[in-house]
Amino acid sequence: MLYVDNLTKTYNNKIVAIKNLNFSLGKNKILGLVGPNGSGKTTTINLILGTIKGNSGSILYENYKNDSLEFKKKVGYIPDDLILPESLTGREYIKFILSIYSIKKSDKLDKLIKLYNMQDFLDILIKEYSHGMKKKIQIIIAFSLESELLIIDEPFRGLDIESMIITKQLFKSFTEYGSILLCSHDLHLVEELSDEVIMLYQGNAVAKGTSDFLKNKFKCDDLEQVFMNVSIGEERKHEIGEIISNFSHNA
Ligand SMILES: Nc1ncnc2c1ncn2[C@@H]1O[C@H](COP(=O)(O)OP(=O)(O)OP(=O)(O)O)[C@@H](O)[C@H]1O
Repeated sequence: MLYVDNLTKTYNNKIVAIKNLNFSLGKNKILGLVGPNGSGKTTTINLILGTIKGNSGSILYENYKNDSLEFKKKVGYIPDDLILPESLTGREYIKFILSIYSIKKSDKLDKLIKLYNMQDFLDILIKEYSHGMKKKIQIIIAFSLESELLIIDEPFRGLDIESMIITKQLFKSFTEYGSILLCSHDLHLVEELSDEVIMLYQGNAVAKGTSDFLKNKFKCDDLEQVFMNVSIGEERKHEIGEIISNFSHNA
């Protein structure tokens, strides 16, 4: 179980990126973390991973603090930006990461390579990979490790349709023993995959609960409408409506 308690982060420029954030994520669950640009999602992920320090609050996985080795073994991360060592082949990079975690041979790895049809691309340099291939390598590595919780930022960006379908199935299968914090702007996928959702707006958790609870609460048909309700003011909604309804090629 991941516990995030009363987390606050103010950057040096005085921007309060996260205010008193509380949530927990239990085993076998997927929690969706969504919000507009600049709402604090990346800051939350970095705080959980311990790559930045908060002003207050605590983060625990089971009883482990996020600066402990146990935490780092149990909590994995797939970032959105794909900064990989371009001068290595896919195989060399996989081997390097697994060696950091002292994993010599992994049956899961072989299965994942086949699943994503990457066997023919492992011996070419990463600089020759497409965006989707880099994403697949990141996913293959993350699911090969012994992580119990995976924090995944925009997992589907750049993936082709087959890989998206596979990845959704993989997430569901992973939750038989682990849990996922899923950060995405794609609210349809978040609604489809998540057991619960947190919506951030200007660093505050403005909506929290299951998709059904949120749709009922805000009397909406889907999460996109809930998002429009909680993260966009009436004035902005009106402005968008005006621009769209009066939009023409001559405008
Ligand atoms: N290193 C930093 N120094 C100062 N301010 C920062 C820094 N990183 C983020 N911020 C600010 O903190 C706020 C939250 O940013 P954050 O990157 O967490 O948002 P986000 O929800 O991940 O956005 P996006 O959807 O665009 O990735 C924003 O106002 C941003 O400008």
